[in-house]
Amino acid sequence: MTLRLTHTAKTYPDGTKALLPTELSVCKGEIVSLLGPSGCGKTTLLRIIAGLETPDAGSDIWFDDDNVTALAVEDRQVGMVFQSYALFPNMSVRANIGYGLKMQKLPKAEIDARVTEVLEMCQLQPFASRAITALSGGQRQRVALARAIAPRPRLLLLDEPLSALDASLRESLRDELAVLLREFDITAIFVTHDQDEAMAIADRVAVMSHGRVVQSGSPEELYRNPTSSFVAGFVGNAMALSGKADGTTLHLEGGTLTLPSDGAGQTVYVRAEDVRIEESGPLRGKVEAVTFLGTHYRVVISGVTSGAIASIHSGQIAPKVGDFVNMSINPEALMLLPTEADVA
Ligand SMILES: Nc1ncnc2c1ncn2[C@@H]1O[C@H](COP(=O)(O)OP(=O)(O)OP(=O)(O)O)[C@@H](O)[C@H]1O
Repeated sequence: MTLRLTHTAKTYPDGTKALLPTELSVCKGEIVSLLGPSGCGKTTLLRIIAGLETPDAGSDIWFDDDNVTALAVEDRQVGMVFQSYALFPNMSVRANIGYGLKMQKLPKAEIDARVTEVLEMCQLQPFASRAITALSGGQRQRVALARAIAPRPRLLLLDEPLSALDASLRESLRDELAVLLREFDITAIFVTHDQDEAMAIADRVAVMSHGRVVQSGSPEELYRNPTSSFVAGFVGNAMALSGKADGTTLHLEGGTLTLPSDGAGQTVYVRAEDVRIEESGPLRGKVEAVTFLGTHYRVVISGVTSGAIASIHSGQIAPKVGDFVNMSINPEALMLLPTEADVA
């Protein structure tokens, strides 16, 4: 199913403009993540699509060629998965998954067949007869996913489905979810404030800020070509290099850099993985902190720009706190963004 939102906005009764007029299209089978900080309007947008929230007048929501703007939630055929699972604790896994199908009054044989099918897809067969209370958080979330998918919804909506899980489980379930959603071949929208999660799961990420979609693109596009400082900072933690640009030369507190193009009126950003500690580098600064992260060290360095900058250092030996180090940054790794976009 193709989803299309035109001029869709939401003003809550107290006057809060949670969503400014938004255009969004999601292709058939596409997995789109709504990514943004707390309060930017992700959940509001998801709830409008589900039919749980009424949008402002002038908004239009299309499921293929059907205008569903005025359609009640139960008539939209959407599947939903929430952070809180929302499962029936006293029912078995099988009964939870079959619940929606029973409500649809499908014949028992068909319910059994469909439940067996999703149990298999979600690798839940061994737990089919267990009560929900006897499952781990990760297993419960898989049941929630299986239950949402069993009625074959037109659209699957997921609101921070992994937030309640601990870090390691979250990561493994994240990869599992990315595979499962593609196996289901369903159009899906996934809300998260975690950029790694959005990048791992989605085909396309719509980054939101203050009730607006500020940029939408593939994870690679957003990472490599952010169009605002907000996106550069939120996706991949780009750091601003505050200095004085003179044509293609950037003068910083700790040295000079060559820019890929004229830096007038632009703010220059760089990512920690592009700051290389090497003796011949043109920048110099003082090591303030060193953190060992298994595959690499994260080295925080002062004296290069007004704030500290970080370097991802993958060598076997890391510099020590208090050392002075030289650094280099390839001109291609520098991102120049209009300074006025800081307000995004
Ligand atoms: N019922 C409501 N009445 C008034 N304002 C609301 C209501 N629900 C949400 N808001 C406000 O609308 C804005 C967007 O909220 P929303 O829940 O959509 O954000 P979010 O991006 O999903 O945040 P989070 O990640 O914290 O869930 C926030 O400023 C929030 O306080």
